[in-house]
Amino acid sequence: MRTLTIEPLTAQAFAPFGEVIEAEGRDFFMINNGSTRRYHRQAEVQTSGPDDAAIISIFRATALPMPLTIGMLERHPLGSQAFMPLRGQPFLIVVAPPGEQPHSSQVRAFLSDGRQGVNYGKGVWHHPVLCLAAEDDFLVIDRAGPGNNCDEHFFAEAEHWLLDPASVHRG
Ligand SMILES: NC(=O)N[C@@H](O)C(=O)O
Ligand code: NI
Repeated sequence: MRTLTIEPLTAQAFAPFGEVIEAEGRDFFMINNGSTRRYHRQAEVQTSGPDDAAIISIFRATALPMPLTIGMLERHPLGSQAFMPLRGQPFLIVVAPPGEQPHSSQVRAFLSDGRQGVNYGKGVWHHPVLCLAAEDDFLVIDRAGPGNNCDEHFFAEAEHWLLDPASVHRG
């Protein structure tokens, strides 16, 4: 089985899939009488209809056994979904470009340093949250409303990828 290359998470590399939410190296302006930096509007919450709401949740995730076989991806066709780590722990992101189905050849993996979050654009294929610590908390901002907002795609066995954190080159 092919092993996914795990790339460092950067705004540029992740651009086909959405935005990276981070303070490091980003523009800001001062607010609160100079006591606070505002790293303004790094992403937008995408919804689809007048009855939709942008909601804020906490996901408490537990680690899946690694190395992990990536046999499926999901997408949210009606809205974006953002994950911001709350404990400063690195986590993994596996994505593929939006489209009717994900193409195995286009699956990519990224490693957040734990201070970076991601916002998956509407319809972007992604694996459910993948924490590396035994347990991790994420602030999740996504869309609630009528209709089905979660499509799953299961790859044929020959199209499976192996996700192995040990394969990350620690520079
Ligand atoms: N199902 C759910 O809310 N979680 C997934 O969308 C996910 O990306 O983790
Ligand atoms: Ni999701």
